Amino acid sequence: MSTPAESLHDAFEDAFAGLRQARQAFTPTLGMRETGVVTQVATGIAHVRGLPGAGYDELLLFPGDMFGLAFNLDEDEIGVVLLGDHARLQAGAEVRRTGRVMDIAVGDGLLGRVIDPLGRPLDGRAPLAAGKRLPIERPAPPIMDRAPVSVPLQSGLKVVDALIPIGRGQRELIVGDRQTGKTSIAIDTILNQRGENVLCVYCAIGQRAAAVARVVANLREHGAMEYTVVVVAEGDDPPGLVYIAPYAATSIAEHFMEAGRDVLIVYDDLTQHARAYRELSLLLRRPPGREAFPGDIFYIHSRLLERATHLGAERGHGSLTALPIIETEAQDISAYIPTNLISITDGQIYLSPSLFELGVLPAIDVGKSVSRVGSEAQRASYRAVTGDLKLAYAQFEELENFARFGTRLDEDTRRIIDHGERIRACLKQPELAPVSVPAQMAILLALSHKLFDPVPLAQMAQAERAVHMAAANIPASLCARFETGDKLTEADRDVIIEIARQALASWCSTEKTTPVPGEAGPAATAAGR
Ligand SMILES: Nc1ncnc2c1ncn2[C@@H]1O[C@H](COP(=O)(O)OP(=O)(O)OP(=O)(O)O)[C@@H](O)[C@H]1O
Repeated sequence: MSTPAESLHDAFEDAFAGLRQARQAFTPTLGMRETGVVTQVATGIAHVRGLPGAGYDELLLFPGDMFGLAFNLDEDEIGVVLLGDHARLQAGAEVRRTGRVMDIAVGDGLLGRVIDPLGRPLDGRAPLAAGKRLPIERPAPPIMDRAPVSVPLQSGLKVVDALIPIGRGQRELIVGDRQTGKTSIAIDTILNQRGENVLCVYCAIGQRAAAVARVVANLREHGAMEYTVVVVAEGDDPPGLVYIAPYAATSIAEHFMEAGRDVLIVYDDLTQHARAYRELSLLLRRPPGREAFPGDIFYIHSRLLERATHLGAERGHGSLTALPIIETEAQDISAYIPTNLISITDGQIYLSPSLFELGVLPAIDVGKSVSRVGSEAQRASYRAVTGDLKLAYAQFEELENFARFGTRLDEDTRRIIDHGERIRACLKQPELAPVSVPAQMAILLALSHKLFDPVPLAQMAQAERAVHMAAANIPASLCARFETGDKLTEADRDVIIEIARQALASWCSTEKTTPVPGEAGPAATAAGR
């Protein structure tokens, strides 16, 4: 039995052994922590002194886990864009360098989620699991890694797919005054990607919370959230968050593209983005240029949209199609931001307020819209039909104005106008109701064969509906050929035209025929005009 003195000695020995071990294992590492101090705070920005080593775009950490981006690197001061509420910050607060740039979580876990540009959930669900992260600012893929745009991206909108087709990897601008249906076109395109193996990212930039909630509800209701990520920076968020939102959303989309997937991204809208950047630049005392925008406003949008592309086979064949939205004022597409964006993108879909007022929805002005690369990717079956249609519609638009003055028109002109009016009526489409390729083909072929011409204008909606429904009778083998992009043979066209002819039988024959069951036939209404 040991004495108390011996027990004490043993206890000391044990304790010292532990200490000795810890001392041997200890390898001191010196970490540098550069700290500075906030000298001034304003809406969305702060000025910081004492961080001479900070780099451009470096993430700085403020008290309360608020981050900021080093933006203006002056000799003795840094202008910082705050990514949180400036009201929580005061002059004198400590700022730390992080040595890293802003990044965002990416991956399949984001599908179905609504997040802010910092990756924080806004849908009340669990925080995102830790995983792969990508910087929000990344260089665009080099030219040699890119492949031509060759695969169509169906929007489900007849007027777009037929006359302004979009290809996977294209950047197509949606431009128009406020409340002309810009968002609806983008949302319809997302809804149409269901079952098409295209993932979608919807980036709401500076929108009202109610508008974003409506979009998310529509996506959810139509089962589109399962393949969509929604990134939101609302109008009352700090301008810094609004500014980084499209870059963060693009990194999320790029991750999918680099994994070989086809991705569609919608920026709704870049006018708000430009305004947020102008606000930050003016507060940071950067020299203002045209319309008070800073000199690099073109660059901030071009470096964003250059990231959309179709990657070549060595890079996995993924694609990123961008639909940026721009709001114009009083239809002025020659304003600074719209012209910039028009020159950066590969075409534009122009929405006309006058068509919207006339109830021609979607209110797309075909004459002012163009798709510079998408027509290369358009399916052969469409191409065979839409050439005539474009021409007929352009002739109609030209002659329409004469007809308005009540000019007496010769028979040929009257026929062109009548046909054009029916094309316009057929291209109308309610929102949230994308039309499948076979139904589009049936309607377009019926149009180009002038099967709708005997239909009174007032009954065009029913007639179009009848052909739409009848498209279900197109044989499956023929529908499969639409997908493969094969050219339609004469026999194929005859099959479809016959189906459309039967659907329109009650209108195509004389006034005496019976109407389509459940619908007002020609006998019910006299001349539609
Ligand atoms: N094809 C359509 N059929 C019927 N209604 C439509 C159609 N397209 C848009 N609308 C309606 O027009 C209104 C404006 O649409 P939307 O919000 O898409 O326009 P916007 O130009 O994006 O508006 P904002 O300028 O507010 O962003 C909405 O009430 C929408 O329901």
